[in-house]
Amino acid sequence: MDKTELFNDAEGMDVVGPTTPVPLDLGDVILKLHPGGVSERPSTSGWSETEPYILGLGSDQETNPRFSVGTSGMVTPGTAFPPFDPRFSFTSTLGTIEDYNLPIDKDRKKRVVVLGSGDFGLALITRLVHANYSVVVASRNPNRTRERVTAAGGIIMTQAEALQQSNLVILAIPFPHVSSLPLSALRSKILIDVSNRDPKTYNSTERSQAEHLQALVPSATVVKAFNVLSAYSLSKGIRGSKEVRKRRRTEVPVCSDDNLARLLVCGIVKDLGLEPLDRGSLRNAREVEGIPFIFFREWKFAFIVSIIIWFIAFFIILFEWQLCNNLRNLHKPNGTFDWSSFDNVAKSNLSISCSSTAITLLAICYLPGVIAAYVQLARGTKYSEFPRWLNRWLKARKQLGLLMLFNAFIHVLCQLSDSGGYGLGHSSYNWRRPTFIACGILAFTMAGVLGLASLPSVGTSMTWREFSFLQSRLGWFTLLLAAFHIIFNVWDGLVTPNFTCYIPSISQFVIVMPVLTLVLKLPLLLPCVDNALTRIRQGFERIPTPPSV
Ligand SMILES: NC(=O)C1=CN([C@@H]2O[C@H](COP(=O)(O)OP(=O)(O)OC[C@H]3O[C@@H](n4cnc5c(N)ncnc54)[C@H](OP(=O)(O)O)[C@@H]3O)[C@@H](O)[C@H]2O)C=CC1
Ligand SMILES: [Fe+3]
Repeated sequence: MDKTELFNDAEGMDVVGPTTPVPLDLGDVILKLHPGGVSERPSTSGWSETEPYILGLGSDQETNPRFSVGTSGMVTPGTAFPPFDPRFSFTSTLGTIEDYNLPIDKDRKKRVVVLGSGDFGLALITRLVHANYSVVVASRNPNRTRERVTAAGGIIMTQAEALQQSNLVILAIPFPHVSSLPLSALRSKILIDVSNRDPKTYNSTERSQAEHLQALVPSATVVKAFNVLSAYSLSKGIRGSKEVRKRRRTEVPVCSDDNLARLLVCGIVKDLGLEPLDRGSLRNAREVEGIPFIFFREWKFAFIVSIIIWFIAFFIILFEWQLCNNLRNLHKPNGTFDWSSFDNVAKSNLSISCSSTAITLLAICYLPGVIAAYVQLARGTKYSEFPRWLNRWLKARKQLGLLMLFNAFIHVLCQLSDSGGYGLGHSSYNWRRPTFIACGILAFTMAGVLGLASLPSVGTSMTWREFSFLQSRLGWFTLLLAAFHIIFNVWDGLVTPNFTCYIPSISQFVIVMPVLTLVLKLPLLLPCVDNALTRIRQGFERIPTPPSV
């Protein structure tokens, strides 16, 4: 049967969106979907793209065709593809992976060449071998690095010998040395350029190194990938359980002017346990080569959130403790501005601003997980994508947590530096004082343990159960203790609100997020709700996705 007919007869298909591009495999047939068809599709989320879609068809297509959407489509992973619409037509068959002659070893391992045996080359070899690839390493001097390459699982050869072994070559050498390579041996190959630029001369409007490489070897197909990783993260990332690795997936932008080569490399990225991000044409390598220079990229969101919270808390405290009474006094006859109320701004205001930020951030770490649980319960599936804002929030939890710890640490230091800060100098007995101090100390210690567990070297040494116990159970307990730390400290202020300054007190502001998060969590603990959520997370769907044909 003609393959186009097979597609047209299909009733439904599983769609894998661009955030998880198609792991193409040997035997896959690549077809091009008519662009007109896409634009005519009723507006389901993400079907706004008018670009042609590339679909991969698994090698066992007669019994179980594997439909997947690649390129720049915006289809949500796991979304059911609607019944196949005959208006869609395939304009052409682009070819098969075999057209690129990617050789496979006797034991069915895909063979790639890594050019260069430096830090990054070795990290790539380790990771590729771990993913069951056969890796041939091209070196100027095989004897010098044979031992290290063999230990990593690669086979070392001279550049001339190695370049005959596969049509897929990863160039892991500093870019300035590319011109010294035997360029004729790179002709017609897929060249993966991993190189990074010199931060001093980087300019996003200039031609990228990948484009320069393409110009140097016009008959080759250049793909930019892997440059956003470090040798350290690449070699260390293979540790830990499957779940731990899944959680820590790093996005790897991939760009090339050749759709097929791009999809092929996306598949390799996925094989290595990383998250491919299809970035389209090779021109986009100009931006991709700039990504490693972005300062604290993953921290931006969490940092902005914590700064905003800190300043809000600081100004509320400033108004409450320093400005409010002074402003009231000024209205009275002979009223003066009492500057002595500012004596303690540097310490007390700093301490309470940091504690307010810490507890709000702790609640903010756990709130998105609760919202995500409600979204999954409402939709009855775990396969539909969360809204973008929620995804971003979920991804920022680690950074939010570490900034929480930073603020809590400053608060504790400020309080300890003042003998009366935690009432250590008080002789009068009040059961709430020792209780609130105990809650604070325990919450801070547990927050420290959570922070430690979020370090990759510690996290990957734990099993999935250990990690989820710490981050979930211990995290919630920390939030509860932190909430008690406030409640026991300012009980009177919470029970009998003091609105003398026309705004609630700082403790009333601060308690809102933890209480809201804890209250929203409670229904999720009910056995019937918990069971329903567990089933959804195990893959159960209330409205099952139409099966693949
Ligand atoms: N290190 C990292 O964390 C990252 C590196 N990259 C990129 O990966 C590439 C390799 O980086 P890295 O491994 O750190 O670099 P290294 O300096 O550690 O290694 C470079 C390797 O290139 C090979 N090479 C081939 N031709 C030459 C030549 N003419 N002069 C010098 N070396 C040559 C050498 O291997 P041999 O002697 O076997 O021929 C050498 O070991 C670079 O483009 C870099 O930008 C990208 C992301 C992160
Ligand atoms: Fe405190």
